[in-house]
Amino acid sequence: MEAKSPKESLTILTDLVLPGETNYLDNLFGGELLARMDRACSIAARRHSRRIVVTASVNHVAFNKSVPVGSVVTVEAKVSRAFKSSMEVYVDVWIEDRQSRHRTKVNEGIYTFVAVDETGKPVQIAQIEPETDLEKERFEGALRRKQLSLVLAGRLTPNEATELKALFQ
Ligand SMILES: CC(=O)SCCNC(=O)CCNC(=O)[C@H](O)C(C)(C)COP(=O)(O)OP(=O)(O)OC[C@H]1O[C@@H](n2cnc3c(N)ncnc32)[C@H](O)[C@@H]1OP(=O)(O)O
Repeated sequence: MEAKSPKESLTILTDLVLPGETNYLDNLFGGELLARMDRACSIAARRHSRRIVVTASVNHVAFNKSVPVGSVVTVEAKVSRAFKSSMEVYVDVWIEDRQSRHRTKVNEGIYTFVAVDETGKPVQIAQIEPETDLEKERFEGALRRKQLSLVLAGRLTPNEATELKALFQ
């Protein structure tokens, strides 16, 4: 299977924050943002693999800045690395200033998706060839994050997590 670049999976969702999607402080509710991120990542994973994909884990989410009601929120997702059937998808979240359209990054997340067949069985996918410096940095760290996610899920023993162990040696 021919390798693909991360940009082939790029998925951009832009939407408003409406009053029904906010918390008591009139900022975007965390769960609503997670759903938007999951949707964008799922489309990116599907674009990369051209398969049915399912969310296997949410490895990291950082709510760095609140997102006020009325904001225009842009969620950008790209596959950062592919393994056998699983993919790491990186998602960056931005809001834009109404006057200047200057963008501020408010959040980022890292999701794992698995490509499956019609019966839900994992299937092999194409590899990723990163191009930009940021894509290369995310690609390099992805195996370490996969191992951490598998250890936390009880699917890998800490002893088997070679990339994680290497951090402390
Ligand atoms: C509760 C929900 O509904 S969540 C919302 C939607 N998500 C779902 O419905 C997914 C439900 N889960 C599943 O269908 C299965 O557990 C799957 C498809 C994710 C994994 O299926 P399994 O039969 O366990 O397959 P297997 O052990 O071969 O894992 C498949 C791949 O997923 C990876 N994987 C599984 N769990 C994790 C995890 N927690 N973190 C990172 N990678 C994971 C494996 O490392 C493997 O990767 P590789 O093929 O690239 O090496």
